[in-house]
Amino acid sequence: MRIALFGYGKMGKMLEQIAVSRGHSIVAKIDVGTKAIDFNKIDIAIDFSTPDAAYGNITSCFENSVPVISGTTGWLSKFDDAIAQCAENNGAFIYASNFSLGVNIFFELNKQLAKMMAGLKDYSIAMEEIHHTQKLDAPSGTAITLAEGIIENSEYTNWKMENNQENTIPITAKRIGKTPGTHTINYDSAVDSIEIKHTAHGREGFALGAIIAAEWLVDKTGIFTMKDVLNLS
Ligand SMILES: NC(=O)C1=CN([C@@H]2O[C@H](COP(=O)(O)OP(=O)(O)OC[C@H]3O[C@@H](n4cnc5c(N)ncnc54)[C@H](O)[C@@H]3O)[C@@H](O)[C@H]2O)C=CC1
Ligand SMILES: O=C(O)C1=N[C@H](C(=O)O)C[C@H](O)C1
Repeated sequence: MRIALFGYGKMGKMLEQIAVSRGHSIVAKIDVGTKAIDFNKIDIAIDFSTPDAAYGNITSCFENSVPVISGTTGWLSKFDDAIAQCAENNGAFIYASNFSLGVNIFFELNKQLAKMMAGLKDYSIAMEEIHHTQKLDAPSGTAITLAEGIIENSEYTNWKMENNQENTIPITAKRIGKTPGTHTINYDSAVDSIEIKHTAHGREGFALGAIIAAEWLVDKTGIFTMKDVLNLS
């Protein structure tokens, strides 16, 4: 595949390594200051840029009939609009707050646990995410997806940073050193606690998942998720 990277930062560089190791070519590295983009030579675009840049990057690809893998977090207020533009242009799109296989399994585990804990009033829930100090958004996109998974499967109706409101999942975001991404969900009672945790050891898993998603999407039309790519039930 001829891949264009939108955003050539920490993830852009990791995506390049993994893509080349799987026989793909990087035909464009688009970052701040890029003047012109030749969309004709691009088979698929992968956007890991910034919350402010993602929407414009993604929709410019739809307008030029280029399929998009979107990993950038923190731009979801414009997500529905991007989806509508994809459909209007008969495009192809996958967004995931986290592309790693491990986290996508963790998403399903989280939903199952939420179902089992639903209605057990003795337990109170708390979520914590830890990332590196350069991260621009909080809470992480992954934490938001985890919270949505709990809300779909329990009496919780909302999430909020640092709060004690009823039926609301409290999320704590910590920024520590170079931490690639750690997410913990804890159910605590007076007698015990149950905790599930995913720890990324680096960025390879995110990048590999995004390249696998690109290989899967490149010849398709429509809007998909990592559940489709990984065939997770
Ligand atoms: N979905 C997932 O699996 C993962 C998502 N992420 C998300 O990906 C995004 C990028 O993460 P990192 O690479 O760690 O950040 P980074 O800060 O290292 O890289 C972002 C790059 O985007 C560039 N950029 C700024 N404006 C741009 C524009 N208009 N067009 C193209 N590029 C532009 C910046 O100059 C920078 O080089 C973040 O939103 C992060 O949360 C990160 C890891 C995994
Ligand atoms: O910014 C990061 O680094 C990460 N961002 C994603 C998120 O916001 O969930 C995914 C991963 O945790 C790394």
